[in-house]
Amino acid sequence: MSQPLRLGRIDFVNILPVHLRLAATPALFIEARGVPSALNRQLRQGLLDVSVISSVEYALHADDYLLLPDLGICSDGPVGSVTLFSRQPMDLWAGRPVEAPFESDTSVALARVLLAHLWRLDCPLAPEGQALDPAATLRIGDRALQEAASGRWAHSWDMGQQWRELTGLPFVFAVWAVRRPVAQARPAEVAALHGRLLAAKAAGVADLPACAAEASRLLGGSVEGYLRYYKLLSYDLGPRFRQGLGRFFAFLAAMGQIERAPRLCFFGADGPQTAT
Ligand SMILES: C=C(O[C@@H]1C=C(C(=O)O)C=C[C@H]1O)C(=O)O
Repeated sequence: MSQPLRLGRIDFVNILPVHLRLAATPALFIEARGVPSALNRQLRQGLLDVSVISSVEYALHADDYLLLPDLGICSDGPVGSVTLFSRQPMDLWAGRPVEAPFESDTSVALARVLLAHLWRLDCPLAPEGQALDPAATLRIGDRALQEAASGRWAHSWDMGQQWRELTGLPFVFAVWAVRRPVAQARPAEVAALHGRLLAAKAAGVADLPACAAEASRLLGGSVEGYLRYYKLLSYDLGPRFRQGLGRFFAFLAAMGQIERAPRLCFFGADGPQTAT
């Protein structure tokens, strides 16, 4: 018997529609929780076998990964939990740093795209806590939801909405990936885990009130607020979302943030087939 697959899970409430109904199956997989930047590193280093990762992590290391079909964390317009906050309007920002959150890789890359191509500002991104007099602070996940609820920021920009203003397309913040050697060595188990994730997602998305109730229990805030939040998110990776992802990768390549825009290679289509 081989070891169970090690599955990464984002430690934010954004993941509940996929994970709330994922029954623990210790013989097949064990779950490890972390913030996206930590999961990215752990999958890259082989400490995880399958994980939700920042979409930019796939762009940086596509040769090491296969995407799991029909899974992603996406929005077509406002996302609700990836937000740039400031006390000042953008015309006072020139040359000043923007603080990047430690949990993120994709949203930091997206901020660079929007600064350069939508807002046309020369603000460098600085790691959290290291920016002197930051013009703005980027937050993702639970901390973005909490900052938005705090009411302490005079100005805020929803990054999903801003991306759609630039491109007219939806944005893919996160994808699920399997390490290629694991897909090669254990295709039946990966296919079984993929099936579990899809079934759990279908059940979770069909019961968003239960997800919203759990989010409210975990973070405080009204169930109705979380219900509105979950309706902004999509967990599928359909054609328009893949188009948005391709456009994002093209921007990153043009800006020199990645060497070239990778092809989207999927488990089952571009790699090991389900063993039957
Ligand atoms: C929608 C979100 O997208 C996230 C943003 C990520 C990133 O910036 O790297 C990674 C995974 C997602 O959790 C969120 O954090 O709420």
